[in-house]
Amino acid sequence: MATQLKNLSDFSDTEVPSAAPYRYGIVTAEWNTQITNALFEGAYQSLINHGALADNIFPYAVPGSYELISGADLLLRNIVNLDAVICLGCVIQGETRHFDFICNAVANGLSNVSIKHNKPVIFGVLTVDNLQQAIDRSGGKHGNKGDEAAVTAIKMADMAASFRNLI
Ligand SMILES: Nc1c(NC[C@H](O)[C@H](O)[C@H](O)CO)[nH]c(=O)[nH]c1=O
Ligand SMILES: CC(=O)[C@@H](O)COP(=O)(O)O
Repeated sequence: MATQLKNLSDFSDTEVPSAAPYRYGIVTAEWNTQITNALFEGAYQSLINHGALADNIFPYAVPGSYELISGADLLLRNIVNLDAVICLGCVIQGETRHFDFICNAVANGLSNVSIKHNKPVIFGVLTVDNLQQAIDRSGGKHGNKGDEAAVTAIKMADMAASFRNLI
């Protein structure tokens, strides 16, 4: 469903588990910091609102969205017992094909990190044509993708825990 047809911060049609039992990394890119700060605030507050403990949230910043890949890997290698890593960025189309290479690399790279560590790595990266589209999706008329990323992290952490409880 296209974002234009849904609100990224509306979870009234789904049940969100408690965030309290889990530990979360948040990696935020510093490119387009006006946008990524809003994404971070949305993600952080959404975790807290769903019961996460502040001491269980580990935020880090990286230079750009491409560095989200190594940033997520560093967190999973160095912070014990993380249940999910939320990766936040904003890639805006410029004059060249650099946008395509960054977006594809980040999407593929983060999925590889998730598989490598067997942990949920959440793709909270805006890939937009212009600044207005980014504003609309970081607390504007289409909600906040940071909220969506946080809820996704909670759900995936809870799903992983349900399988651990089967053992
Ligand atoms: N143009 C954008 C970038 N570019 C920078 C890259 O992410 C990376 O930091 C650089 O290529 C060095 O490795 N990053 C964004 O997050 N958003 C952009 O719009
Ligand atoms: C996604 C980018 O790296 C892009 O914003 C850089 O802009 P340009 O393609 O004009 O160099």
